[in-house]
Amino acid sequence: MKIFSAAQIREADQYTIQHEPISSADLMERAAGKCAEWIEDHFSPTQPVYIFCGKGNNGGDGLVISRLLQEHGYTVHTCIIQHSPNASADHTLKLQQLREAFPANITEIGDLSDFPGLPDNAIIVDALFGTGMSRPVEGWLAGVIHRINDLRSQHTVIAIDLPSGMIADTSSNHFAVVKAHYTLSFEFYKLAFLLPENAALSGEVHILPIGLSPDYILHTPTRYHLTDRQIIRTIYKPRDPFSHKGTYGHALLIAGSYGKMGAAVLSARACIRAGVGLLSCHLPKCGYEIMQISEPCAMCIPDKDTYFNTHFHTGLADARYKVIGIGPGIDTQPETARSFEQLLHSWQQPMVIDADALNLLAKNPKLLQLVPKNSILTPHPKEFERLFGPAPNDVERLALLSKEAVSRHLYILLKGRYTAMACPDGSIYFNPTGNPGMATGGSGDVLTGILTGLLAQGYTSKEALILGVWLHGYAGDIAAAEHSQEAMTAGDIITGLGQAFKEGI
Ligand SMILES: NC(=O)C1=CN([C@@H]2O[C@H](COP(=O)(O)OP(=O)(O)OC[C@H]3O[C@@H](n4cnc5c(N)ncnc54)[C@H](O)[C@@H]3O)[C@@H](O)[C@H]2O)[C@@H](O)CC1
Ligand SMILES: Nc1ncnc2c1ncn2[C@@H]1O[C@H](COP(=O)(O)OP(=O)(O)O)[C@@H](O)[C@H]1O
Ligand SMILES: [K+]
Repeated sequence: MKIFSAAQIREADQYTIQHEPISSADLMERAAGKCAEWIEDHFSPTQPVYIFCGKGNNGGDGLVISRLLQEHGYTVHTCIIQHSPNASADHTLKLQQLREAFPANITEIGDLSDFPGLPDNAIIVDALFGTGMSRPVEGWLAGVIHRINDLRSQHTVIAIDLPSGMIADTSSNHFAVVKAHYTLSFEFYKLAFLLPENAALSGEVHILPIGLSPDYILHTPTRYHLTDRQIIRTIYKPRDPFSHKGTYGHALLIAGSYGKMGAAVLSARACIRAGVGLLSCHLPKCGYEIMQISEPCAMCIPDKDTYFNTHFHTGLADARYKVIGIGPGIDTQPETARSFEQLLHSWQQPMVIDADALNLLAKNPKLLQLVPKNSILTPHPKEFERLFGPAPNDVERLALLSKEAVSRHLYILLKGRYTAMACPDGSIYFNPTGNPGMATGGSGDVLTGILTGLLAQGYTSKEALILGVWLHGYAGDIAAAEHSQEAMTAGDIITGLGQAFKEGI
C-alpha cells in the first residue's frame, strides 16, 4: 500500500472530484458516512456523543457525522471550535444542513471556559484538524487538546482522519496532539501512524476506503510503502517441481561464541525453515557439538579458536556459497574483527549483517566502506545509532536511514513495531506484521536466518528483505496467538514459519 504525503492526499481528493466526478460535498458525505457507520457498529445509541469540530474540512466531516448519527437515534452534542473567523466552503454548507435537520445541541467554543462538562460514558469525536495541519497548535486551542486528553481515561476518544495536532507526513514530536483510542483514517495510512514517537497518539487505526481514484493511486509515485499481501504475492516464488537442493543455494552462517551459541542455533534453524538449499555454519570449536545435536540439517565448520570465530575468511572460494549471514552472537573480539575485515576484502556478493557484526562496523567505520553493495544490514535503533549517529526525531532518523542506504547502495532496516526498510532506490517500506511478544532475546537472530535463507534461494536483496521481515512478523503473530505474547519465545517464531508460508502469502 502506498503512503502518500498530505499534499498528495489533497491531490488525490481533487483528482477524484474531477474525474469520478463527484462534488467535494458528496465526497465529504461519503467519508463521514463511513465514520458514522463504524461508530454505529461499535457503540450503542445510549452513549452520548460529543463531536468537536474545527472550521476546515475535518470539522466538516464532524458535522456530517453529527447529522448521520442523529438520524440513527444517537444523542449528539456538536461543539464548533472558533479558531478562525472563516470556515471552509464545505464546512459552511454542512453546518447549514445540520442546523436545518437538528438545530439543538450545537454550541460554539471561543475559549477554554466554554468547554462542556461531559456525562459519564460519553464518546468524544475529534474532528478539529486533519491533513490540513502544518504547524503546532498553540494557545487556548492547545488547551482544548489537553482537555480532551485529560478526559480520555473516562471517555472513548475517536479521531477522524488524524488525531488533531498530528502532522501527517512529518514529525509532531512534543506538539499538542489528541491521544485517541481509535483513529478512523481515510483511504491511506499516514506516515505519522508508523512512527514510534507517535505510539501513544493514534490508538487503533482503522483505514476506511472512501473510493479515491484508483488511477491516481496507481500512477502517483511515492517514496513510502506499507507492505501488504498484494506486495508479498508479487515477490513470493513457488518452488519449481523439478528443482533440487542446488537450486536453493548454499548459505554460510557465521555465528556464535562461548555462551552465545543459542543465537547461532536460532539463526541456523530459521535459515533452514526459510527454505535454504544447504546451510554451513562457521562456529567456534565450543559450538560444534551444540549445533550438530541441536540442528542436524546444518553442516558445521569449526573455527581454529575454541571460544570465538576468528578464521572464517578462509576457504570461501572453494565452497561456492551463494550468501553469507554474519553476526548473531559472534562477540567483538579483535581477532573476529580482523577476520571480518579480510572477509570483506575477498567477498563481493550481498551479505546479511546483524548484531555484533554491526557493532564491529560501528567500531571500525572503514569496514563499512567495504560492505558489498546490496547487502542487508539489520540494526535495532541502538545499533543504528552506533553506526550512523543520533537523530532529533523519527522523521529525521528515517531521512538518515534512507540517505545511508542510497549513498552506500545498501538495504538497511530499522527494527521496531513497523520495521522500516530503506532501499538504495530511495524507497522505504514499513512492515505491519509482528507484535511486542517478539521483543525478546533471539528474535533478531531468527530474522537474520530467514533473510540469509531467502537470499540463498535467489530472491533479490529487496525481495528477501520485504518478504523476510513480513514472514518473521507473521510467524511471530502465529506464535503469540498460540502461546501469548508473554510466553512466546524466539524458537516459537521459527515454529510459526511453516504456517506463515502457508497462510501469510
Ligand atoms: N483527503 C480526502 O480525501 C478527504 C478529506 N476530507 C477531510 O478533509 C480534511 C482536510 O481538510 P482541510 O484541508 O480543510 O484541513 P483541516 O480541516 O485539517 O484543517 C484546516 C483548518 O485548520 C486550521 N489550522 C491549520 N493548522 C492550524 C494550527 N496549527 N492552528 C490553528 N488552526 C490551524 C486552518 O486555518 C483551517 O481552518 C481531512 O483530514 C479529512 O478529514 C474529507 O472530508 C473528504 C475526503
Ligand atoms: N513491539 C513489536 N512489534 C513488532 N515487532 C517487534 C516488536 N518488538 C520487537 N519486534 C521485532 O523483533 C525483532 C527483535 O530483534 P532484536 O532486537 O535484534 O532482537 P535480538 O537481538 O534479541 O535477537 C525485530 O525484528 C523487531 O522488529
Ligand atoms: K482529527
